Amino acid sequence: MTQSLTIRRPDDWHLHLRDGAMLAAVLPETARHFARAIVMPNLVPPVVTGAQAAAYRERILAALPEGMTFEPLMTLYLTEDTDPDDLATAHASGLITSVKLYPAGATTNSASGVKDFDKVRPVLERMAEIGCPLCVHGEVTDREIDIFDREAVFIDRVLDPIRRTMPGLRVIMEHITTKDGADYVAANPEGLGATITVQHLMFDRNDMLVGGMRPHYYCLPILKRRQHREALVAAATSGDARYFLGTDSAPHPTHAKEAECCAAGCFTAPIALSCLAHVFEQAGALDKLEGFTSLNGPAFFGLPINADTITLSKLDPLTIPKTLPVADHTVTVFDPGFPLHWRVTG
Ligand SMILES: NC(=O)N[C@@H](CC(=O)O)C(=O)O
Ligand SMILES: [Zn+2]
Ligand SMILES: [Zn+2]
Repeated sequence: MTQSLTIRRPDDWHLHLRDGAMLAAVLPETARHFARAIVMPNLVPPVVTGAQAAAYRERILAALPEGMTFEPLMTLYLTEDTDPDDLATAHASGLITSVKLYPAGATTNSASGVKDFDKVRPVLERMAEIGCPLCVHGEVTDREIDIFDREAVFIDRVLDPIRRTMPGLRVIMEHITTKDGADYVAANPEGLGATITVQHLMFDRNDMLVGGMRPHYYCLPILKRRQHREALVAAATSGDARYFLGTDSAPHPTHAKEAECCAAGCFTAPIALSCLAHVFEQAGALDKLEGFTSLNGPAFFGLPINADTITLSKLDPLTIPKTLPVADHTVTVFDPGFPLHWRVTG
């Protein structure tokens, strides 16, 4: 039985670092294990311009503790007013790696997102031209569409039409949560990739809702039924290079999660790799972990793989701190509810 595994250092292709005291608290949890991360721009106010992305990047690097290295890969938050020239300049200089599409109202801090997809068509055309990939939160927001169907409907009504008319646009379907999402990637080999989170590989909606409601498992897109989780595990462990890790680690203050109206997001960064090793071992696919965490993402984005490695070891149950202090409050760490034996040891 494998007790130790050495893999290229992983990257996180979908991460929320927030700002201020929260940024300072959560950044080391990612930088400890990951070399790079695509940093989501859904701050308040959002990171819309190249100048805002440059300033945010500086704040992230300033928050990095002495002795740690980490490369934030910046994204711009796409709005109906995004200036294509500003975007192209930020991309050409290497300041931004991608642009993020939030349908307005789909998720945390998405109010400035896109309402009318036709309005962003010129920007998307420019992105296709300059080779800037689009990261997508793929859910429709129409009230009549059930929350459990919003991803599948988005693929049919929004994503597929965009991709048909703009075949040159490279798209990352962020945090896919359904078999429909995994199948759409599998059926469309050109210019399409998908990230998958830790929680969607581990849990389904029953884990969140049966026997009481667990707010720390509530995220968007919401956990789906078991068959969808199984399809995601099959995709992640298949060795297909179009699926890669995006933890979507999304910290919220504990009081905002344990609230009358719970904020969406799971803070998984501290234990993401322990959870993933568990999932891949359960699937009999530990040999595919490195591709998912460390090779497939760089290949999609055309970036070099990391030169150094990490070692995961299977040891006594890991002790996970329940919370992380943040100024005058805390963030609750994602807890799978059973012992994890894998940990990063080197
Ligand atoms: N995933 C989440 O549930 N929440 C994210 C937003 C997002 O990625 O949709 C957040 O910013 O909190
Ligand atoms: Zn999202
Ligand atoms: Zn996210």
